[in-house]
Amino acid sequence: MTYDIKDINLAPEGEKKIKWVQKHMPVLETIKKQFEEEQPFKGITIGSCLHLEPKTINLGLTLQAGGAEVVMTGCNPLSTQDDATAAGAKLGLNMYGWTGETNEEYYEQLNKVLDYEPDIVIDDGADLIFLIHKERPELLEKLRGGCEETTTGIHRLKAMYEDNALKMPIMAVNDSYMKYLFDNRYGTGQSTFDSIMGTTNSVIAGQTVVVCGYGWCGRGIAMRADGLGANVIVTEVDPIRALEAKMDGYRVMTVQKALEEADIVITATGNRDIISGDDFKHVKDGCMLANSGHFNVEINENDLASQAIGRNMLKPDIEEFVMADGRSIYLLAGGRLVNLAGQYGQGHPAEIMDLSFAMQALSAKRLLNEDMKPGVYKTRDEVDIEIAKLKLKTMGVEIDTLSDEQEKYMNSWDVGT
Ligand SMILES: NC(=O)c1ccc[n+]([C@@H]2O[C@H](COP(=O)([O-])OP(=O)(O)OC[C@H]3O[C@@H](n4cnc5c(N)ncnc54)[C@H](O)[C@@H]3O)[C@@H](O)[C@H]2O)c1
Ligand SMILES: O=c1[nH]cnc2c1ncn2[C@@H]1O[C@H](CO)[C@@H](O)[C@H]1O
Ligand SMILES: N[C@@H](CCS)C(=O)O
Repeated sequence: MTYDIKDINLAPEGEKKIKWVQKHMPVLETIKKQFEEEQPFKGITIGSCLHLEPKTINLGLTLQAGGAEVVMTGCNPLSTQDDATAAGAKLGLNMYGWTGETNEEYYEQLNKVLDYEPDIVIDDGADLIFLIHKERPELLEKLRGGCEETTTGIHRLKAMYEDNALKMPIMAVNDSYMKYLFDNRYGTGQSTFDSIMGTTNSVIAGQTVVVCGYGWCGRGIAMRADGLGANVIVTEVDPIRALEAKMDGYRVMTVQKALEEADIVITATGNRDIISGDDFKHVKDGCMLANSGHFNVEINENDLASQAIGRNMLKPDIEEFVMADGRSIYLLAGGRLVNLAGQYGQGHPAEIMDLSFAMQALSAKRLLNEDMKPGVYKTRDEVDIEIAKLKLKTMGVEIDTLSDEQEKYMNSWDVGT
């Protein structure tokens, strides 16, 4: 095993954290046991580019249990937990990256993963898959395919496919029910506030929280803001989702109007420049801006900086931008995923990543079992159902089954009033 990480001596701390999350990832643990027996990845190298923290290391250990040689790096220069990578290396995973990488270092580490000539890649945001196509196309010959973790990655890969540029099969893990219904909604909803509250030590009750984007993440963030006692405003560009937000009980308005009232703004659109240019003129004194969506482009930091007369780091993840008219605007975690990139960004709860990573593990196995052409593939509903059943079992939840008569009734068309 090889590694290029911050400090291997941090391993004991990381190992404790891995043990803790393993207790809360029962579905992945079940799959790990199955993999130990079946050895589906014997002789196979799996390279990943995912947020590197204890739950992700546990995914790496699951693939390793299935016989894979695993090599991992982070998918965000700020989200790596250095004790977790140290523990991963101690436990036999090839591990690259550290928190606080420069952009150049980030891509160096991605390239080191590719030096292992993986058979399968697991990506979050499609940086690794894009790098293969752009700079290392010779690797495509050996590659059996890739799995993509997040909405933005799927958008990029579908765009590549439309342009005839995608040269490998991709499992759209994000688009499975077990992923987006739980990870994007409950995961992002909770971890966004875990991190904002830890970072700022601010109250949420009574604050006006503006959520930009009412997709799966936005719905979760709005729901949790509401539960914490905030006044929630949603901004959208999609009329159907805007209507849904309205009927869910939130105020809906344009972003500039919303900014006039906002105490906290959270972007989760997968799009760029959600807060940019003149928008900053509408931001109230003391407002905090955070992003839980796409890279670090949803809040345009350059536009904010160009309108500021000063900037001060108040705490590691709170930067104050002082505007000419005396207002202070606070950017959290540098506008990168607030739930992962900051000091308090631990990512989603283990119980949630249990579902996402169960889907990753089973999708990687499918890439080996089937000879798939280049394209972006939906995961199978049977796999979603299997994971849901396993999860319910571990939660001690029993559900009913259809009787033969009910099954027949549901599938008939000739029974009316
Ligand atoms: N932080 C995390 O842990 C985490 C978890 C899952 C997904 N993500 C990322 O979050 C982003 C959103 O994911 P999702 O699954 O909710 O996507 P989604 O497609 O379900 O929702 C995005 C929503 O944003 C809206 N939108 C687009 N442009 C907008 C604009 N200019 N103003 C207002 N709304 C706009 C869209 O209409 C859509 O309703 C993606 O980048 C995804 O990769 C982050
Ligand atoms: O704690 C975590 N560990 C690993 N991945 C995570 C965690 N929390 C969220 N995501 C993943 O990050 C993607 C966006 O980049 C999301 O799709 C989510 O699945
Ligand atoms: N890996 C990327 C994807 C976010 S959508 C990031 O961390 O910014």
